[in-house]
Amino acid sequence: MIEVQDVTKSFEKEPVLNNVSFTVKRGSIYGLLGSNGAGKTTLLRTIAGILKQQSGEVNVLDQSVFENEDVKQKLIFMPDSLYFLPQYTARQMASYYQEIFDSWNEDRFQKLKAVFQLDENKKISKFSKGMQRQVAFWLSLSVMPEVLVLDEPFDGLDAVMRQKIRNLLIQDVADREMTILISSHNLREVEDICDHVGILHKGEVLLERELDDLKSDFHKVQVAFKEDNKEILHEQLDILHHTSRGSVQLYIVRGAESQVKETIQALQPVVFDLLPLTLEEIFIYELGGAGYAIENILT
Ligand SMILES: Nc1ncnc2c1ncn2[C@@H]1O[C@H](COP(=O)(O)OP(=O)(O)OP(=O)(O)O)[C@@H](O)[C@H]1O
Repeated sequence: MIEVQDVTKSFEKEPVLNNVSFTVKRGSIYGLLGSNGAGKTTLLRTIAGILKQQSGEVNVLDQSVFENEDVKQKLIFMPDSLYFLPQYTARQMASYYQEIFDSWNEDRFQKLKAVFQLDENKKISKFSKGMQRQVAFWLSLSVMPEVLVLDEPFDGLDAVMRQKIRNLLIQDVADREMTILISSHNLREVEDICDHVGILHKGEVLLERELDDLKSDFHKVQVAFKEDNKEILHEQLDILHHTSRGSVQLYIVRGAESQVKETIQALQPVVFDLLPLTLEEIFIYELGGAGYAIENILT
């Protein structure tokens, strides 16, 4: 489990993380979202014990993580820019990991060979970007970590491999309660795999929720009335966004589904559809509400 409490981090007096607090429970998959430069990588590197926060606490598996060898035995951090020892093959990297990590599982490494189907004796630097990402997963999962921290893990992977890796991660969470923290701009992947999400914006946690709970709180409403009810709707609903398409109005609304339905039905609409939002849409409207221009968001 990961506990971040009131963490503040600056680079040369420039604040990057500002009183960040959140918890990832054991056996949970947490998606950390955020705009470019929000501080996600800095937060992940702090959680991995690579950077030290100026104030606040970062505990992993109930211990302070910075310079803590015991925790680092059980935690794997996969950065967005991968690093392998120069000239090493996957087999040589595996032997290196075996030396470092007490929990290295050679049997797992052999079994995962069938999933990745990479030549373990080829120099990793000769592999493509996506294949290098596969090697990183191959090695990381063979360590059998208790905590896996992943920065843009799906970068460069094709759809089939993304699916295979997603299944492997879910299997480890189900079988042995591995805890995963993922930072990604790929919101569809996050939506498919995570049970909790947090949005980081300008070094602060804007929102943190269970994914199902979050999704049940946002709706896309298409509605038309005989009379103009726009003012009443704006008074009675928490409207995040509104556009008109002729006589049909499209609203993005926050609130309990039953309450939204009740409010609209009381006004006797002639057209009324209520649809869920994708995580990508929630992210856009939440950040839009925080003053972040919608067109800047998707990368
Ligand atoms: N080593 C460093 N020295 C100085 N400033 C840094 C350093 N690392 C990050 N920063 C700054 O901290 C801020 C947050 O960067 P970070 O990489 O954590 O953001 P991010 O949310 O991961 O962004 P992206 O989505 O673009 O990858 C940026 O303004 C960046 O310039």
